[in-house]
Amino acid sequence: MAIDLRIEDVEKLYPGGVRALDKVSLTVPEGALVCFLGPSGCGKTTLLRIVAGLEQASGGRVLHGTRDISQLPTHERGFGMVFQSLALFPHLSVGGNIAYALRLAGVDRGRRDEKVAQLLDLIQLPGIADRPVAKLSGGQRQRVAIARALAQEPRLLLLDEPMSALDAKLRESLQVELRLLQKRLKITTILVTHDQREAMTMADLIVVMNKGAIEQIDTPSRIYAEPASLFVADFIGQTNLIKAEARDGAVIVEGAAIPGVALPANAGRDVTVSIRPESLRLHAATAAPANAIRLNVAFVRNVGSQVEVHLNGGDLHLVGSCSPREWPGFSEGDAVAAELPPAACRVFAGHG
Ligand SMILES: Nc1ncnc2c1ncn2[C@@H]1O[C@H](COP(=O)(O)OP(=O)(O)OP(=O)(O)O)[C@@H](O)[C@H]1O
Repeated sequence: MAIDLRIEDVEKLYPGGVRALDKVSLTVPEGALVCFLGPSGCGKTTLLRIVAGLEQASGGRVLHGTRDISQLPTHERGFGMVFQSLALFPHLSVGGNIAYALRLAGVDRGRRDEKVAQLLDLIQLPGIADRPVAKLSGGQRQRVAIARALAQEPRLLLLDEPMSALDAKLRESLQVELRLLQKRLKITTILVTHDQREAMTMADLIVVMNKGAIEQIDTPSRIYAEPASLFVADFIGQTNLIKAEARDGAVIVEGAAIPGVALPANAGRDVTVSIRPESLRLHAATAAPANAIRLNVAFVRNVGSQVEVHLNGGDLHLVGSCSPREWPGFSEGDAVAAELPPAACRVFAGHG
């Protein structure tokens, strides 16, 4: 039977009445990488600390396989952790840091050097066992921290913003490396991040959190294409949010009727349409289809790999994007029509 991690109705009330988690439930399937993603203060670190046993939940339970581990001390859980606050020992060498974890894991002294070398190979930093930790770059230090966590052959790897201190380029390459390593080792992993790009790059499943509750649990592609709430649509990637009206099964946006759009069950008259920039289709105003909004081109930004166009019309501001090859070549000030393909529109109740 698979040894999944199950979080059931977990609550956390901090002294002073802060409700950091409100009956949160989710499953981390064995071998998967699951990201807790959300804005600052949404409760993701608290949830990770409860899984690690560093924080006691106020209610609910955590199961590993069939075992209730809610009351189990941290060191008996057998989980590896890479937290920003759990830095490497600065007075030890790289090898010393990893060997320390091997000693805790009960590996014989005679086998530790060989194991250190294997772990350094794994993180693609061979031959640096004798180097002082102080002489490593930020990225190397994070990889060594990961090797140290893996030294204990953890049943679950818990990563709290492990790459947040690194510059953008290094962070991106380490994300890919870490994901490939995790897949190769099939090690069940939870990663906490507020960086949606990082979550999209690395996760099998993303748990989007907001104000102590889960908004959506899904694969990265479904979270992007089928956001379950206005919050998710806005938080993940770039989107246009357009105030609209639902009337007779159609959605009316700025006087243009968009038929055939799926309406949510709870939709009243006021709705909000979410459409991604790349889904807008631009036409010359003279060739506007019925389901299009008339706007003017305010600004065109060509960044080489992509053209981004900003469109204004009254109170409405929309952003469109396409590849340079598909760009129709409008200029600032041109009157255009932005077509909203029904299948690309997500509609949510209310005006947000
Ligand atoms: N020890 C504590 N005592 C009281 N309140 C706390 C404590 N730790 C966290 N909180 C509060 O609980 C809520 C959730 O905090 P948490 O650190 O889990 O959020 P987060 O999503 O990880 O945020 P960040 O991305 O900023 O780390 C916040 O409102 C925070 O202020």
